[in-house]
Amino acid sequence: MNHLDERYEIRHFAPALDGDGADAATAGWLASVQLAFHEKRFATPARESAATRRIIDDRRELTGVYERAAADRPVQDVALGADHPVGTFTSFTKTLDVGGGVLLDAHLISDVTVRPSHRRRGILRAMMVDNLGRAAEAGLAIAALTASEATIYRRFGFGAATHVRSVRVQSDHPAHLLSVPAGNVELADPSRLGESARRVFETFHASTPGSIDRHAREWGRLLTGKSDETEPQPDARSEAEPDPGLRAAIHTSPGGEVDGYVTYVVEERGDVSSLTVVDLVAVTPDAYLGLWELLLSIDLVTEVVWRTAPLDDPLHHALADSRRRRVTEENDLVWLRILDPVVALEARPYSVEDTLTLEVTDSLHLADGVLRVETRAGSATVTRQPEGTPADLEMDVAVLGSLYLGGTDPVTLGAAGLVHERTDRALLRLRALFAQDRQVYGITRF
Ligand SMILES: CC(=O)SCCNC(=O)CCNC(=O)[C@H](O)C(C)(C)COP(=O)(O)OP(=O)(O)OC[C@H]1O[C@@H](n2cnc3c(N)ncnc32)[C@H](O)[C@@H]1OP(=O)(O)O
Repeated sequence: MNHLDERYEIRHFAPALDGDGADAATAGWLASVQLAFHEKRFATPARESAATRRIIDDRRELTGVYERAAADRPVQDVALGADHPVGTFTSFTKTLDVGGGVLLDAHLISDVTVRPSHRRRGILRAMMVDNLGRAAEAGLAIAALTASEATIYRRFGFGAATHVRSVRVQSDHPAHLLSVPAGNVELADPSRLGESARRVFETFHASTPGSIDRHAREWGRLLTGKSDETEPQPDARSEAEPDPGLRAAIHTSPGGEVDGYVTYVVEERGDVSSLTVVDLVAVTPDAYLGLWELLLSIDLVTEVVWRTAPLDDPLHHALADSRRRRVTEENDLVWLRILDPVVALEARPYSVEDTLTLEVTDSLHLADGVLRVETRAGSATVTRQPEGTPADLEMDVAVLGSLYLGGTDPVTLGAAGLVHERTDRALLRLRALFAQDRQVYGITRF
């Protein structure tokens, strides 16, 4: 079922403020999201208006599904009000680095929820089909999301495209690095980090395939170490200040440029004193290793924990004792959904010249067809072929989403039975064609 029955109404609107807090539609929408994600209600109207301002800054479109009043379903006094949607969904545009410094507009989807009492009636499906269709009509070539569960979004054409690791590095005695990073590291005041942090991230974003630009809510969380659920502060000034436990350090290049920073908190858990990295962004290998060298030299800390490490982590090789660093989890981060394969494939760079024909199937019929991808001098010309044209490779659009950035190996997906090779060596040729100069990686959650 792609459409809602007459019992429900779907509404799209922009978030707005009203007096001290959000307007009624936005407040009801935010309350429904909090309910589904088991988050606390806003402690004060100031919190609600700050959260609203952030989603206004991101120019998000809010979607709500509302249950219509009906004579056979009398509304109880104690029930949630008519302003509280039973389904929520938001979308907004931010850039995705598709390689070679090319930043492509991506349609980001977030805050997807359906009230527990209304689940498994097709409300998510109706919101998703409506939203992806409108994004494609608006000319966006790629949609993206970060998923709460890995089993939900493949059916809508999303494939996991970037991955991160959670790492735990033992630091109860000084760690030795095998190389000496150039530059300088110093402790910094987190309340004054904002401008440098944004500049460093901007450079990281433009040089890291797979990176998605940060949004206002993410910056708020990372620069203050606070979420909307943190205990309210006594006045507006302390409300805007970073969490008192947040610490920061910066790395400067030998030329004096800030090229990396880290923010962190230290917490005691029984016998363990754990340093948790809140944000770590480095644009050079020296900055990355220099910041790690500092983190591992802080006294009275037994372990350093970070949940957004790259898959291929230079720290592992740089540590004299590489077994101090343990990978505790590996997770998908960004899922991509190709809406326009011609625009998407022509946007990214290629370092190999070849011609391959791909047949893509798509149950939502947004991106299906046979595509001839011809790469010359670093870029591709993609042309649609008549139906029935023999293809070198066949795949579902979700698989194309996983492969698109070059962060997932087509040979591995072939072995998993997800890409079908119709001509000899086509998987190896696709691997070479989609490979990027730099590791595919991203650190933005949304
Ligand atoms: C991008 C993000 O925001 S990620 C956050 C996702 N939200 C959450 O995790 C919050 C808690 N969960 C929820 O709010 C809801 O259960 C949702 C949004 C995940 C699903 O909403 P529903 O309205 O129940 O989904 P709907 O009935 O439209 O189902 C659509 C399809 O997804 C499948 N599906 C729904 N939920 C799940 C799930 N948790 N795991 C696997 N499959 C699922 C359904 O079986 C259905 O499959 P089909 O259409 O191929 O037959």
